[in-house]
Amino acid sequence: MGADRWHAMVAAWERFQQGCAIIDAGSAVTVDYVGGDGTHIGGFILPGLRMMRRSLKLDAARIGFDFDDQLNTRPGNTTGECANHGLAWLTEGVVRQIHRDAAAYGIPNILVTGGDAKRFLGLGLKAEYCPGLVLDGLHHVAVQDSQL
Ligand SMILES: Nc1ncnc2c1ncn2[C@@H]1O[C@H](COP(=O)(O)OP(=O)(O)O)[C@@H](O)[C@H]1O
Ligand SMILES: CC(C)(COP(=O)(O)O)[C@@H](O)C(=O)NCCC(=O)O
Repeated sequence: MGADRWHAMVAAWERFQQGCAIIDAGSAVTVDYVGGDGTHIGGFILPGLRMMRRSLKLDAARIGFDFDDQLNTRPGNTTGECANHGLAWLTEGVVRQIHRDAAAYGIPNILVTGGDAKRFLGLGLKAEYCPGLVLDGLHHVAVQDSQL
């Protein structure tokens, strides 16, 4: 597991000592669930927004569009709208899945970090914005180690 995911979970657990969902919306998007007993339930790794946008532009034939960082999830009527709204629509779907899982696993706290955190919040994620979550976890582990 990536050290960023681990440190973010450490920080979340230190803060709440309760079940947590941690979303790191960075170059890749990671979603991790920690149960009420502090164990890692599991998680997901997804392509990040920039990655998906680049892939649509470079890997799909004849898709030319300028990225528009909007949160519109209505069906589009031009290539640009379809691609831009599609990326927002996909993210909104991920947000719904996270809320569904949090309810199913009895997770009361959702935290979000990373460069696209505000985009997830704008698309309905009910989470606490924690920009320094990975570094907070790293700091906690370093302090613990120094006390050994
Ligand atoms: N000014 C910016 N430069 C690069 N990425 C940005 C910027 N603003 C927002 N982003 C978004 O942030 C994401 C990268 O997040 P970040 O947390 O910095 O990545 P990493 O996980 O690699 O540390 C990109 O996918 C992109 O969509
Ligand atoms: C999945 C990641 C690339 C996400 O990193 P990021 O895009 O946030 O920089 C990183 O957590 C990583 O390298 N993980 C290793 C594989 C794993 O976590 O299972």
